[in-house]
Amino acid sequence: MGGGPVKNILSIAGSDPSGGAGIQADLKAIAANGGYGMCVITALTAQNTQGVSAVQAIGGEFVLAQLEAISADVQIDAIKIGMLANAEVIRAVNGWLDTVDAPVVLDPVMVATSGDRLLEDEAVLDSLLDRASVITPNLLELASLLREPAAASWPQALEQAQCLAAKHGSLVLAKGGHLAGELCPDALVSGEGVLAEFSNPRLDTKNTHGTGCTLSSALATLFAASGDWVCALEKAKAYLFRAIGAADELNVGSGHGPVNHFADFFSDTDPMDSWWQQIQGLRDSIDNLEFITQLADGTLAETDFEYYLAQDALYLQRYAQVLSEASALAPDLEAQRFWANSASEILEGELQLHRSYLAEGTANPSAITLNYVNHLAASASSYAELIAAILPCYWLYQDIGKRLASANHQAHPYKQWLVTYASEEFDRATERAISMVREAWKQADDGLRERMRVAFMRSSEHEVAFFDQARQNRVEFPTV
Ligand SMILES: Nc1ncnc2c1ncn2[C@@H]1O[C@H](COP(=O)(O)OP(=O)(O)OP(=O)(O)O)[C@@H](O)[C@H]1O
Ligand SMILES: Cc1ncc(COP(=O)(O)O)c(N)n1
Repeated sequence: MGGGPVKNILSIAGSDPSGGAGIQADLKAIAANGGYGMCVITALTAQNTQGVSAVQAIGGEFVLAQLEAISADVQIDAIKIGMLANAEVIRAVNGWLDTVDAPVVLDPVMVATSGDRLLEDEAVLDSLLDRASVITPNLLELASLLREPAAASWPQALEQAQCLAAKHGSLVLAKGGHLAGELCPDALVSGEGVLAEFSNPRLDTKNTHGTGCTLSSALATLFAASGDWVCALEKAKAYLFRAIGAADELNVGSGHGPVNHFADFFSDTDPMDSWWQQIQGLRDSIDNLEFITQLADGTLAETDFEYYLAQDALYLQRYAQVLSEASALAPDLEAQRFWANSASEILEGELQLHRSYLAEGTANPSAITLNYVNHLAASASSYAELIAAILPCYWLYQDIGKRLASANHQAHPYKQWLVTYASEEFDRATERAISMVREAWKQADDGLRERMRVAFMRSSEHEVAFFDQARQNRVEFPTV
């Protein structure tokens, strides 16, 4: 995984016999992220995907006996705390924490997704908050810890998180999963403000039992390996997204089923489908850009179209060079040939089309164009990362091309442009580019897979800005 020795991660939490939340989820999430999982059980619950029918807390003395058995013998690299059931258990955990030195991720579990209580008295958690490195409350738990009404918006949640972080000298992971909206934002917040924010699209599934447990365990594990909370959160959130994305592949119970903790190892989900889902929000933004809606209905000002085309011509020239670099780095002859052909087709085909609309050599690259090509260049440290960065330019154009083509007609002012990206030839090239990236992903280790995903996401973000640039401040540079 991270390359270093396997880290020992301790979960102090309740048991969920249905395996989706509590220590069962924690142990799976720890293992899936490369850690060695241990657990001290604080309570037994009788629960399934529909709800909790009974809770039996473990006595404080026995909780302490379990904790001491571990710390007397095993190096603990990080601790995740979940359900604590009552004040007696909290006292036992708190006293023991004074004897160990390890980062603590505290998930202040109070009420299950099903609405059932998992902590007798919320106030008793206060004594533990100062000891946490990161507290990971959902919106209701955040409000409850502050004795305030629940945040109704994301900015309000961030404000509350900052307040809690300042009060306890810890970090707070604010989680927006309970807000309405297409995105699920999470932010790592200190007493000074937001350190980092990561969002993903809200996945359409009812199988989200144990997401909080899973995220906090993955976070503790990835922090133990990297020593960096922001980096650990980015990876933990991406891991959880894949696990939720593959949750419907499992068939566990009829209520809120568990997430698929080992999706990375056993899932049928195509990683390319998952990437495509992750840029759903960006794809929607492109569709809604005025530049695109006007391009479709033919009302786009010629000056805007020409500005875009001139920038695209500059971009494509550099893009063709990047494709040639991919060809040079390719692991086999087929891939080498594909990327070299693609470079040549751009120089012969697409750039030709641009020249038919444009006066020769008039434009300077804009800041937006330069940012995008610099990102491509910066992704050239490996073949896999480079082709992941290359892919959105194919895939997004193929996708938009289809919708624009249906708006095309004989008298459309941009007829020829609309035809290009909806051709069968372009479809075939896009499919091959996707399958090349998929192949490279299969060969890659976890770290490289994550860098590929990030390179793909960044290029997709650059695509949105690129389409929008005729409408923005046109900052240009005289030389490339
Ligand atoms: N439908 C979804 N699609 C994508 N991500 C989701 C979805 N539901 C929850 N998440 C993510 O799961 C994590 C846990 O979020 P949530 O705010 O639900 O916390 P929680 O209430 O503590 O979890 P739990 O449901 O286990 O109690 C967050 O990162 C959130 O963004
Ligand atoms: C033992 C235990 N710990 C935590 C949760 C919270 O998880 P969720 O909110 O997803 O039900 C749970 N249901 N059971």
